[in-house]
Amino acid sequence: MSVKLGVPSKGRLMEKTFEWFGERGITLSRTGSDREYAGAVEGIGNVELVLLSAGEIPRELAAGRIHLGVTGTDLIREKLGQWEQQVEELAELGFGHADLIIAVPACWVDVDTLDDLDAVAAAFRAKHGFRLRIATKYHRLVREFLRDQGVADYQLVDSQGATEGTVKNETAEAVADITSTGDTLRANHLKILSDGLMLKSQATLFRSRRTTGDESERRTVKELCRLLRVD
Ligand SMILES: Nc1ncnc2c1ncn2[C@@H]1O[C@H](COP(=O)(O)OP(=O)(O)OP(=O)(O)O)[C@@H](O)[C@H]1O
Ligand SMILES: O=P(O)(O)OC[C@H]1O[C@H](OP(=O)(O)OP(=O)(O)O)[C@H](O)[C@@H]1O
Repeated sequence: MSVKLGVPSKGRLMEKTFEWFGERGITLSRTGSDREYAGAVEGIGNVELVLLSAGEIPRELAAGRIHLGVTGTDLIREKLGQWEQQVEELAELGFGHADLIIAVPACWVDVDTLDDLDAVAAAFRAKHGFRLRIATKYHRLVREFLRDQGVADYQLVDSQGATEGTVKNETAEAVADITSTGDTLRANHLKILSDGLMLKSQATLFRSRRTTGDESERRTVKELCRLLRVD
């Protein structure tokens, strides 16, 4: 059986991942038409490229359906409970940097910290009869962070994209999302709480801990790690 390497199937993460492997003598490429999710690996035998959504790579690693995978640390921590037991972090790749943060409307001049948010949340509930809404796709990470910080009077509303727009659309009062340049937050009149940084993420190479027990696969993974200088 060949070793399966999962890589994001599109956009900046895919391109930068291809570059990172290329610099280490392993050429990854997409084959077939623009729309066909097929790929090739040169520079080592017996390794198959699997092009996947970045958000699905954590699950595929955990299930052992791919041996190695590149995705953001944010997605691993969000999608996998006790992630360290399921995957091993082999190397941070130095791109795909993004911060997971909590932001509120810039016009909330008296709200700068999580304590302020907690106070506003209690007042919000008393006034409106329902809890202040935080829009996010990072449910696990936001819950854990706010629990540790002692903020309880809120509810999460699911937002799988265009999350910063939910405040203007009046489906949430605050957002928890990733930011890199900050442009999207500014454009949507949102500000980050001064202690609202939850996680610093970047693209990372992971190895599945769910091994198949196949000796030749283990040798190939070891050889690939040696070539990539991550062993
Ligand atoms: N603006 C950004 N700058 C840098 N990294 C980002 C940015 N947006 C997302 N990322 C990172 O890229 C990774 C993939 O993000 P996301 O899940 O949004 O992917 P996507 O391109 O929408 O893929 P898909 O829809 O196929 O799951 C995440 O780890 C995230 O931290
Ligand atoms: O700080 P910035 O550089 O402005 O980047 C942040 C934006 O990038 C991501 O969105 P993406 O482009 O992946 O689209 P999405 O809203 O569909 O997730 C993220 O969800 C923010 O909206």
